[in-house]
Amino acid sequence: MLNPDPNTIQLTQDDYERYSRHLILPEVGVEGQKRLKAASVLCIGTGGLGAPLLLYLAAAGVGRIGIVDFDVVDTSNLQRQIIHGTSTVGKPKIESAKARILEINPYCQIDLYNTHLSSANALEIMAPYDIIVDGTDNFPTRYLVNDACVLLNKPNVYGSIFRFEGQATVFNYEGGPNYRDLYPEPPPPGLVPSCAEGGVLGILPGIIGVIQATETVKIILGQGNTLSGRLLLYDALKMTFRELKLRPNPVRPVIEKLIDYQMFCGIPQQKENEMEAQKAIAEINVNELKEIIDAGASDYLIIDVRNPNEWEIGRIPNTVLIPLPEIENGNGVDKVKSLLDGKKLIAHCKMGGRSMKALGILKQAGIDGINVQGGINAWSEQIDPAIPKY
Ligand SMILES: Nc1ncnc2c1ncn2[C@@H]1O[C@H](COP(=O)(O)OP(=O)(O)OP(=O)(O)O)[C@@H](O)[C@H]1O
Repeated sequence: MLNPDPNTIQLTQDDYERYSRHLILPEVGVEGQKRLKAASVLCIGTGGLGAPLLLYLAAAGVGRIGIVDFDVVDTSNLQRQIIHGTSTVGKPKIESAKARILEINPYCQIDLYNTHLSSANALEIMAPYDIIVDGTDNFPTRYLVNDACVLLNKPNVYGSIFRFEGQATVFNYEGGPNYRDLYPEPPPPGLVPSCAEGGVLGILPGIIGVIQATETVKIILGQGNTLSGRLLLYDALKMTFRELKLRPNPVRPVIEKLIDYQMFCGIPQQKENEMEAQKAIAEINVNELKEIIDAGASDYLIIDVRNPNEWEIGRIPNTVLIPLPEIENGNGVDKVKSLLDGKKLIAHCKMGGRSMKALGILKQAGIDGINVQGGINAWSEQIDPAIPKY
C-alpha cells in the first residue's frame, strides 16, 4: 500500500458524487478515495495497453497521471487504442490521450512527456511517481523500465500482448520478483514478432490493460492480493486464465545502473547484420516491377512472402505466395528452388522488410533475388489504389 497521509487530502462535493460507488465499498471508502487522489502513476506508452488503463485510472480518481510516448496516432491504432479517435489521427498520442482523459475526469493532473524513454531520461522522468505501469511493446524498454524501477524502488505493473494471448504481473513490489527473474536474458533479436508483424485481437490489450489498472488501484488502496509473484497468462481463444509462480532469482545480478538496452537486446548487431545482407541484395521500385509485369514477367518468379491473411487483403498480379515462416523453416526455400527453373527471383511483402529478410535466407541457400522497395503498400500508393493499403 502507498502511504500518503489521508488527513491532508480533502474530497470535494464533486468527488463525493463522482466516486459515490467507490465510497460505499468498504474496501475503498473515503480513506481509499483520498489515497487514490493523493497517488501518482506514470504510464509508459499510450498504445494498446496504455489506452484502456489510462482511461480507468483517470476515471477511478488517481490524482496525478504521467504519460510517456513519442508516437503519433495512426489509423491502424484505432482498432485497439481506444483512448484515441479518428479526429486525433496524426496528432501526438500523449496530447490525444490527455484530451480524452480530461473529458472523463477534469480534476486529474496530467503530465506529458513527448519523448522516447531511454537510459538518459528514465530515472528523472520516473522518480516523481509512486507506481510505474509498463504499456510498451519492446524488449529494450521493458528491461529499462524494470531496472529503473529497481533502482528507484518502485512497483512496475507489467503487461504484454501478442495475437490472442496476454500476460500481466506486478514486478518489484514488496520484495517480489522483477522482470529479470522472469526473463534473465532477452530473446535473440527478431525471434519474437511484434504485433505489427503478427497481428493482435483489438480487444486483447483492453483486457490486459484493465488488469494492469486493477493491480495499480489495489496497490494504491492496499486491498486484495496483487499479482506480485504470479504471472497471469490469458488466452482469448480458449478463454482461459492460468498462473505461473514467479520467485526472485537468488543469484540474479545486482542492478547498479542503467545500461544501453538496445545493445543488451542485441539490436545494433541485428541492424548491422541486416545492413550487410541488404547491401548484397539488389532492389527495384514498384514502377520497375510494373514494367516487368506489363512485359509478361516470363523470365521472373515473383514471390509474396506475406501471410495468407494479408494475401486475402490484396495481391500484385503474377505473384506466388510463399510466406516468410515457410522460408524460415526451409520448406519455402525448396518451393522457390522448384519454381525457379532458371528464372530471376523477385520478392515483396507489405513494406519491404520481410521480403529483404526472406532474400537474405535464400541467398544463404545460394539463390539471389531482387527486393521490391516499399512492398505492396507502395504498389497501392503508386500503381493500383484499388489494392487496400493496410
Ligand atoms: N521507449 C519508449 N518510450 C516511449 N514510448 C514508447 C517506448 N517504447 C514504446 N513506446 C510506446 O508504447 C506504445 C506501445 O503500444 P502498441 O504496441 O499498442 O502501439 P503501436 O506501436 O502504435 O502499435 P503498432 O506497432 O502495431 O503500430 C506505442 O505507442 C509506443 O510509441
